[in-house]
Amino acid sequence: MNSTGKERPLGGNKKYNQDIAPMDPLDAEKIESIVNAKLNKDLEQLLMPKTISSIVQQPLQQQETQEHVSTIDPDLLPVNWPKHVKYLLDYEYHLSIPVSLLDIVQGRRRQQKELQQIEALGKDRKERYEEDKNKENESDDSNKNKEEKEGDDGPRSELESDYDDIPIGHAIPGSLRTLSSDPPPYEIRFIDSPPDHPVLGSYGLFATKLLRPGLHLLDYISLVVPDGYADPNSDHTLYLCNDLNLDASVHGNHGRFVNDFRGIRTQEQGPNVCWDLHRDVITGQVRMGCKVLKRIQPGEEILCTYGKAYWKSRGILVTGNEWEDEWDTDLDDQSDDDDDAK
Ligand SMILES: C[S@@+](CC[C@H](N)C(=O)[O-])C[C@H]1O[C@@H](n2cnc3c(N)ncnc32)[C@H](O)[C@@H]1O
Repeated sequence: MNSTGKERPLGGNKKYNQDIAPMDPLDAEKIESIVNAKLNKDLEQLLMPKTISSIVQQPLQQQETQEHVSTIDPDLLPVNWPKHVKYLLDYEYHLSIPVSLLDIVQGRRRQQKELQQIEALGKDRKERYEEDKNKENESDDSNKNKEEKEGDDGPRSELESDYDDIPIGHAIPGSLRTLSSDPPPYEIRFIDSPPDHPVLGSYGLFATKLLRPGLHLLDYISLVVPDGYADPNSDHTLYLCNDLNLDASVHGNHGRFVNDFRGIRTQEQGPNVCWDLHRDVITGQVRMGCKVLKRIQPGEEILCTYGKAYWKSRGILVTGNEWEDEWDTDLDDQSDDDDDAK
């Protein structure tokens, strides 16, 4: 629930936000007003009065975007991204829009295809998934040249008619840390075990190094979507503030792969990370950050709580309190210097 009494999907951990000051200690009200002033102004100027295709046609933005795209070294991008998900770039909001559009259209089609494939897998999910993947890789090689010329979905003119279906939104800048030459201390994995894992046959985010309590791990990068434009079927919507949501269903970063802890850790253990607004110390921008609550060992899954409302809206009643104080009791843990070597 939020202050307006409406149920929210997956949201920042309110209880946690109350107890722990954001990185740059501004009170919640001030953060909200800053976010609103900035985002609503941008939404008004950039999105609301315009159609998506008119934004695409703005030559300056396209040109600026192209420049930025070319500064990204493709080798620095995560190699194990599922095909249907695209990364967002770490630039001013409006610059990401034209880049996003083509990706959204293509990403959606890929996503639909992949979801159909996963659904068709039935019982022997894993085996058949891998078989299909191998076939896909083989045909990928032979189609590569063709795709490079046309994109996955044919010439661009064919895509234009799809623009009306694209949710209106814009990109919230993320963190260049995910694009730095140091590999991030986490990776996306396809979950194929244990057999009773509730998210089997889907993806999750896993630690590759020891993660200490209190660490700011990553930011949730996505489209910023006002209430009326949020996709009700999205499984990747996180409440930002007031009427704004972060929707990473098609366009997002590693943050969209963080699963809920239920069925994986006990209620007593709770989540090992939480979502919290913070102000980026370098850029000064307000972001939704993922913070480590409990020590996470390499190979362990990174898990948050989606909140009861998220599951209730899907017809699932979950027991236990919305937030347990014990969940962040490791926060002062700075010990074990030996672990630094890992
Ligand atoms: C934000 S996504 C998480 C990433 C997702 N596994 C993927 O591969 O895109 C949220 C969706 O993941 C699934 N999920 C996450 N945690 C779950 C859990 N503990 N039990 C069952 N399903 C879960 C649900 O389908 C949920 O709607």
